[in-house]
Amino acid sequence: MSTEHRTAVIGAGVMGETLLSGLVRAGRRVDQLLVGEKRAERARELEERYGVAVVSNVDAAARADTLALVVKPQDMGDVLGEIAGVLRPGQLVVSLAAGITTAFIESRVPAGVAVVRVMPNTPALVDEGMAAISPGSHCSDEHLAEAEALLASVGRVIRIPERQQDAVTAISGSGPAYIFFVVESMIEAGVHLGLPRSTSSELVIQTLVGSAKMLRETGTHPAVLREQVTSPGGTTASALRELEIHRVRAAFLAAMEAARNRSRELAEGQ
Ligand SMILES: NC(=O)C1=CN([C@@H]2O[C@H](COP(=O)(O)OP(=O)(O)OC[C@H]3O[C@@H](n4cnc5c(N)ncnc54)[C@H](O)[C@@H]3O)[C@@H](O)[C@H]2O)C=CC1
Ligand SMILES: O=C(O)[C@@H]1CCC=N1
Repeated sequence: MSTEHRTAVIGAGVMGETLLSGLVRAGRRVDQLLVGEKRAERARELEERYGVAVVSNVDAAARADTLALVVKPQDMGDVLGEIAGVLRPGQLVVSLAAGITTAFIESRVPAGVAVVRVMPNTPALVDEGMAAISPGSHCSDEHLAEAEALLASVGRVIRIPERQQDAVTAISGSGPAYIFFVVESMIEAGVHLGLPRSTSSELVIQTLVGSAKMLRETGTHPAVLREQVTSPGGTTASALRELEIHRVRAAFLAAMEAARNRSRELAEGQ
């Protein structure tokens, strides 16, 4: 990528700022970055925090080589309608929105504009993101590699067929929320058992980090790691029996099916 390559982030909410901050951490010069953000107060905040230029969406689209669209799925049609007139062949549009298909974007931008669909997640804020990318129908290998590099600056990236994007959204896109929910529940349980909140919080967070590291570094199946903790007739077996009685496994399946279905609905609402 040339040193004069310019990237614009349109929609600088939670995910947009996550990407922007990652690009800055990865060493992108702020004069190579542009932001399009509708809320004036938010725009000022980002200008102050990163020293980045916040411009109109049309300006961002006209001046950037790569555009990351990070608005809500419901706002994507409006944004594309606004910028389509200034987009030109050879530019890359990367959409991070749940449910929005590359076909939808391609039908609203000039021919020759490359489109890539991405499902990122918020751990990108600490460079531990998980992103899955899928090329649109007119996307060259170079453009796909460029989108991959954009997301690789904030974590891991895999390439997947677009038909898997709704499932990916349900697993890794929304995934951090499920993990935080489990963490929250365990901390509360510790408090119920009489532990100070700060102690409970430290115990749970380090247990999460340690368990995640074991999964990654040993490559051992989670069921095997779980069995290693579960002494016959012991405490863990008693706890796991309760999780089974309360159908936690079935609840996870139902939850992720609901997320996958919602992603499909967002696509249908385009
Ligand atoms: N938050 C998350 O964990 C993830 C979000 N995403 C996707 O990222 C996208 C954004 O989500 P969030 O950041 O959570 O939402 P958000 O509401 O925090 O951010 C959206 C931003 O877009 C701005 N915006 C709306 N219309 C605009 C327009 N016409 N021009 C310029 N800016 C405009 C809003 O002012 C807001 O700052 C969604 O499509 C979502 O599916 C994907 C994966 C994870
Ligand atoms: O909740 C949502 O719709 C977005 C997409 C994945 C995570 N957050």
